[in-house]
Formats: sequence, C-alpha cells, structure tokens
Amino acid sequence: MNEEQIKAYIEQNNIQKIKFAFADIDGVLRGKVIHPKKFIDGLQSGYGFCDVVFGWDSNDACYDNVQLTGWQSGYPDKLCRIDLSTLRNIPWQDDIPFFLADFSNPDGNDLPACPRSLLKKIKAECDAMGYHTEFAQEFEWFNFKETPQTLADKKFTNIEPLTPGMFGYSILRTSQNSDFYFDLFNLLTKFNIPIEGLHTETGPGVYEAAILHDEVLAAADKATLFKTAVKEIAYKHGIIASFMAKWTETLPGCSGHIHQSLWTKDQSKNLFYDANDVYKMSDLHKHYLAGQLYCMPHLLPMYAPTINSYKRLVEGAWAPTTITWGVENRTTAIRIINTNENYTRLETRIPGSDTNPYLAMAAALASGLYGIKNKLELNIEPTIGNGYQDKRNGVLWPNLHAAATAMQNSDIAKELFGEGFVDHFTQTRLWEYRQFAKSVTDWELKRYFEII
Ligand SMILES: NC(=O)CC[C@H](N)C(=O)O
Repeated sequence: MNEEQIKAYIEQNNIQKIKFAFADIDGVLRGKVIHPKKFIDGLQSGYGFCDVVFGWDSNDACYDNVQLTGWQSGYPDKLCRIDLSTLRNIPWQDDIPFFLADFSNPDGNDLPACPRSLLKKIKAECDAMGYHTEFAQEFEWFNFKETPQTLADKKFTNIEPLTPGMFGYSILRTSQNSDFYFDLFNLLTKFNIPIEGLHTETGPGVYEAAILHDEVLAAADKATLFKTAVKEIAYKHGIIASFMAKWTETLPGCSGHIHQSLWTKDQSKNLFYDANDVYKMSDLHKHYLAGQLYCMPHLLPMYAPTINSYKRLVEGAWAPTTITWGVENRTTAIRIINTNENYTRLETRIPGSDTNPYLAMAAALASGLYGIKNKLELNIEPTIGNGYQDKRNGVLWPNLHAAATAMQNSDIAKELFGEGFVDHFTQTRLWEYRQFAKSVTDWELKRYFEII
C-alpha cells in the first residue's frame, strides 16, 4: 500500500490506534502505540525517538563505552521511518495495524546502530550485483508453564517445562497442547509469518519452526517479528517461550539456522545449482560459501551475539564448533542441501535462536557477496563425517570477548559494514562481556564455596 492507500484504509476502517516497532542492536523490538493523526503526520517527516534505544543494553542499562549516544550527547531524538510495506494486523490484539520502522535516512546517512538499515544496505549491494535473494531463518525455543512473575519468584529454579521428557517430532506431545500448537501456526500465518513446518524438537517443551522463505529483508522482518509474536501468543496460553541459545547445560541448545540461495532477478533460476557439478553446486555457490568461511572469524558476534551463544556452540549438540562445511552434514558450520534444483541452498548453522536476524542475515549475505566479488576459491574440502574433529580450517572463537575483539580489529568487518557500525556493535558486545565477567555464577559457588 502507498501513503494515500494507507490513509484511506485508516479512514474507511475507523482505525483508532496504530502500533509500530523497530529492532534494537540485540534484535529486541521497541516501539509504541500511536494516534492515527500522529501516524499520518510522521509519514513524511519521520518520528522522533529518544536515541537511548541504542544506548541501552537488553536490560536497559546505559552503555558507558559507545560514541553514538550517551550522557555526553544528552540522549536526543533521532528520526525513525515507518516502512509502509510491512503493514500487517495483529490477529491476537484486536487486529491493530502494525508497522516496522528503522533509522535509515533518504540521504544514505543512516544511524550506524540500526540493524534493519544495515541489512537494507547489504540488500541494495546484492540488488546492484544483479541477484535476487531467498532467505529463511528457522528457530528452536523452549516453552515453560510459567509467567514473568513466577520466573522472578522462583529465581529461575525448578521451572516447569510445557511437557516432560525428550520427544522429537512427537505427534503426541503437540496434540496434548493442540490449542497452543495450532494457535501458533494459524496466528503467525495470519500475521504474515507463514510457517513451513512446526514440530517438537528433542528436549522437554522444545518446539522448532521453519519460516517460509522470502527475500532477505522480508525474511529478517519475519524472523524478528516471529520471536516476539511467539512470546505474545504463548503468554495468552500461560506459557513462557525462551529463545536463549542454551538454557541449561544438560539439554541441547536452540538454533536459528539461516537458509540462503541467490536467484536470477526474475526468480526463474536458482543460481546456486549446477547439475553437472559433483556437489550440484554452481561456481557462484562455491564463491559464496568460500566468502562465508573466510569471513566467519571476523564476524562471529553477528551470528553469536550473547555470552550465552557460546554455551550452545559445544561438541555433540548439533551446533558447530569448527570452520567447516559439508553436504548434508549437521556437525559443520555450513550445511549444503542439494536435493533438487529449486531447493539447493546453503544453511549457516552457527546462529542460535538468540541472534538478531537483521545482523545475522547481513553477515551471511555480505560475506557471501564478498566471496563472489573477490572470486574466492573454495579450497577447503567438505567435511566427511564428524565436523567436531575437523580442525583443518580452524575453530570458532570460544567466547564473546575473543569474538568481539577479533571483529573490532577486523579490516574486513569494516569494509563490509563501515567503521561506525563495527565500532558501535563491538563496543556493545564488549560491554556485555564486562557485565558477565564481574558476575559470580552458581557454577562457581558449587565448585569453590566450600572446597577451595
Ligand atoms: N535441528 C537441529 O539441527 C538441531 C540444532 C541444535 N539444537 C542447535 O542448537 O544447533
């Protein structure tokens, strides 16, 4: 819908309020409900929003180490703009109209901290190179019979999973909660987040959903909205949905794998497929893959942005630990799926469900395009068998501090995303590490309290 059509839609449907939101640096949605008059007035000029939304961490503590905003600048408003093409009604909230926004500027002078603006830039580069993207993120997450208050009261101990025991792809377990299960499927689809598949994964109360693929920006919008939408639908059923990458040492973590392919602009041909190649991979596909492998150590925090992300990236839990690729291999960082022409794609398996989809997709696409532009040769053989033992090409950084420091010092990261973004983002990750480094965990208490 264009501006005139949206105005007519508001008038004809007697719309009284409109919700809009944007993703912060952690991919968490922040926004407001506004009066239709305010909405219409801002369509041209933008909407002023206090820039502390990029000066807070995920717990609303103010960063003390970023240049972009802070006490030094007095936290002024910055202009965000609504993207009219993102209109969808929220079916579980009286069908209120909802829009996504970002802090991009028509003159190209975007706010470097805005993740959606960053992805738009990478998408524009891809457009200019003549490719159409098809991307999709899939998520695993744990469901608990808890509320925010019971979690706080119980201090996150003895929390009750939606269902007991390990039971992957269980028809029984989902039938036992069919109101929630079908609400997820139906309401998400109505909210223009069509679900390709929804099933239980292995672990008490864990679900997995694959979102139907779309071009990269729409796919990132859907993935970002998906997490909040699932949480909101879950609340209605007295359930808390957690997208932590790893909520307990004893169970597998939660992935946020990203599936990708490049197509001709008219979407008639999958450019990643070559029937004559031994792996059914085109040269373009191989350059894209080589680019991702090459850039991985430079961009890891964009795939694994929290302290907790690195607890998931451990051996034997279907999450990668090495810089590897393989055909139909679930122990490598990248899995190639080549079953037929239309479905041939690359799956980046590093991201957990705690990623910011805009940043993870920007990293995946930009590094793939880097491989294409520089015609990087795929000189790493695919891993056959156990990827955890294949250390020929190096291993992933073990924690957020190492990963963020490498990215902060990386010329490639700056070339791909600009100094403004790299500086801001890596400072926020180093801040995150500092918050964790000074905390005393229950692991330390159990290990040292009495014995040491
Ligand atoms: N679906 C799977 O391949 C399992 C993924 C695994 N749970 C992870 O965290 O990566």
